[in-house]
Amino acid sequence: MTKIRVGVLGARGRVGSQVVGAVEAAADLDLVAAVDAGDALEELTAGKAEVVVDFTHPDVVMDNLRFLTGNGIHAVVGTSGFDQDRLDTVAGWLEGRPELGVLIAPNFALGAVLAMRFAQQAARFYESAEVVELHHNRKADAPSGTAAHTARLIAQARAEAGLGPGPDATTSELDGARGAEVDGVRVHSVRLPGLVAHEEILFGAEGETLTIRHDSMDRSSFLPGVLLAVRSLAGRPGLTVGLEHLLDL
Ligand SMILES: NC(=O)C1=CN([C@@H]2O[C@H](COP(=O)(O)OP(=O)(O)OC[C@H]3O[C@@H](n4cnc5c(N)ncnc54)[C@H](OP(=O)(O)O)[C@@H]3O)[C@@H](O)[C@H]2O)C=CC1
Ligand SMILES: O=C(O)C1=N[C@H](C(=O)O)C[C@H](O)C1
Repeated sequence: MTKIRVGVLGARGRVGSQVVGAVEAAADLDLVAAVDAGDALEELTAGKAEVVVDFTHPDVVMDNLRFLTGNGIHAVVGTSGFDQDRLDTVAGWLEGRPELGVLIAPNFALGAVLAMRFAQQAARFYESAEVVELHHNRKADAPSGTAAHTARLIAQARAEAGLGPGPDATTSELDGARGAEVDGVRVHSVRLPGLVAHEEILFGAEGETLTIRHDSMDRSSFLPGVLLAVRSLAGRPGLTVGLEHLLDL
């Protein structure tokens, strides 16, 4: 059996270290480089990595992707911090590289992907929607990439349904009390030790609410999605945003 040669960026991190273990345990994958802060990216080319998994930091992920696409290496990206500008930049780096694939997923946990899809479906039926994300207190960014992506999906579905802003009589508020706005959808971030990664999407209409909640209780929840992406990417050129495209949802 020819094994896929895999590199990991952020290899000593909370998620990256688990990805290293999962790749080592997979019979069809060969871990050829485990790179963390201070290590040279050239370890990936020296190890002839075909696919690299990136769980690093929003401040460094674009440099990593420039290096990977420039060296013809497929990338599976879990790192947060992607807005449309960044996605457009990555798409630009892939131009003229028809063989190369990059998958960027706001969340690799199956339930999180389903929650986003359900939220997208529910959005047009409710006057109001807000997102609450809850994470461990070591998380670098707020709101989470998943919450920002969820809010954008909700905003898009609301716009397509011709819905304006939800009713809200607030005229006086402490700064931040109503959360941040992503494409007009309120997003609230909670940070507590003991949490891993959690999201609630709340919808309201006259006389009822709907709450969609997902909980990652352990970072092992991300691994099946990451491995699926690693195995799929060679046959999937171009930029793919979201694991749902590999799940036939
Ligand atoms: N899409 C998804 O499903 C998920 C996404 N994430 C995202 O993944 C990212 C990482 O999360 P997490 O593992 O918790 O974070 P950690 O801080 O635990 O891990 C990141 C690791 O990357 C290292 N690092 C920093 N800069 C570089 C660099 N230039 N090259 C290589 N390694 C580097 C860090 O080193 P040092 O600490 O020394 O700086 C650290 O070891 C975050 O953006 C997070 O939001 C997390 C979980 C799931
Ligand atoms: O930092 C984390 O932990 C997570 N980050 C991702 C995000 O920002 O959405 C995915 C998941 O929520 C865990």
